[in-house]
Amino acid sequence: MVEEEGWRRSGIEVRGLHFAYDGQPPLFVSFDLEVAPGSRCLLIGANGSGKTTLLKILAGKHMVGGRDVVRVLNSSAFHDTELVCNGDLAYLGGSWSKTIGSAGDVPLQGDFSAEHMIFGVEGVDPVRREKLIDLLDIDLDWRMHKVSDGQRRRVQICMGLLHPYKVLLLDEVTVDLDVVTRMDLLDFFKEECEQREATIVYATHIFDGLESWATHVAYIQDGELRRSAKMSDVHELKSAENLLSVVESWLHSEVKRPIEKESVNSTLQSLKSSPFDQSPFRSSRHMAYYR
Ligand SMILES: Nc1ncnc2c1ncn2[C@@H]1O[C@H](COP(=O)(O)OP(=O)(O)OP(=O)(O)O)[C@@H](O)[C@H]1O
Repeated sequence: MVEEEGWRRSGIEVRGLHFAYDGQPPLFVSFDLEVAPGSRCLLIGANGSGKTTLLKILAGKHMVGGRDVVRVLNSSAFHDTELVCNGDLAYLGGSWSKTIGSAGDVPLQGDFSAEHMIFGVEGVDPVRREKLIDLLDIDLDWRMHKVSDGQRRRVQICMGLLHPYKVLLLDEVTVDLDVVTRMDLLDFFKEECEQREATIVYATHIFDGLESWATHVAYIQDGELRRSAKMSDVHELKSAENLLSVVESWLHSEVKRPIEKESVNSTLQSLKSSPFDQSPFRSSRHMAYYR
C-alpha cells in the first residue's frame, strides 16, 4: 500500500509481527502490513481470523517484540504511550466499558447524562464537539443507564472522536447504528481523511456502501495477510455486484482449501520445534502484556 514518498513518517507499518495468545498456537507469524496516510482501509476476514487482535496490536494494547515491529505515526504503538495520550491514535472497539480513544477507561452504563460524559472529555474544540453531537443526533439529556444499545454506541463514538486523531482504528463500531447514522458517520470519516489526511483502519462484516468509501482493503485469513490492495485494483469488484459478494467468494474459497489447511497444521507443528521457539518473540508472548 505504499503510495507516496516518505509515507512511513506518518502511516502504519507492521514488520515481522509474531503474536500468540498465552498457551495458543501463533496467530500472527512474520506478519507485515503497510497503510499509507489518508487511507481508509477495510480490514476483512472470517470470524476468528485476527482482525480484533490486529487492531488491538496497532492500538498498542499488546506488547509485541521491539520498537520497530509495529510503527504508527513513526512511533512504536506499544512503547510510545503519548500516541494515545495526545489523541493522535484512537481506537474504538466493541466494548462499552473499555478504553475510548484518548478518553480513557470510561463506563458507559451508569446513571449519568450523555452531556456529563461528552463534556467530561477535556481539551476539546467546541465546534468539533457540536458537529459530532449533531451528526450522531445525540440528546444530551439521555441517561446512560436507560438508553438503547444504539444510543449508547453513539455516545461512545462521539467521545472517541472528540479529539482530532491522526490514526483511527475502528472495530465493528457501526453495528448498532441505524442506516442513516451509519452513512453520515462514514461520510464524516471520509471528510476527515480527505481534509486532514487522517488514516483509518476499519474492521467490519457490514459492507453496505463501502465499495466507494474505502480506498484500500486488507484481507486476512487465520492471521495471514492474503490480500492487501487498493480498492480500484481488486479486479473481482469490476465484475461482481458488490463488495459483499466479493468477500463472500473469498470466504468460500477459504473453506475449499483442505490441502492448505494441512500445510498450516504442519507449519504450526514445525514452528513448535523451530528456532522461533527460542526466539525473543516467543518469550515476549509468554510475558503477554495486555493494556
Ligand atoms: N483473549 C484471548 N485469548 C486467547 N485467544 C484469543 C483471545 N482473543 C481472541 N483469541 C483467539 O484469537 C483468534 C483471533 O481472534 P480475533 O478476535 O482477533 O478475531 P476476529 O477476526 O476479530 O473475529 P470476529 O470477526 O469474530 O470478531 C481466534 O481464534 C480467537 O479465538
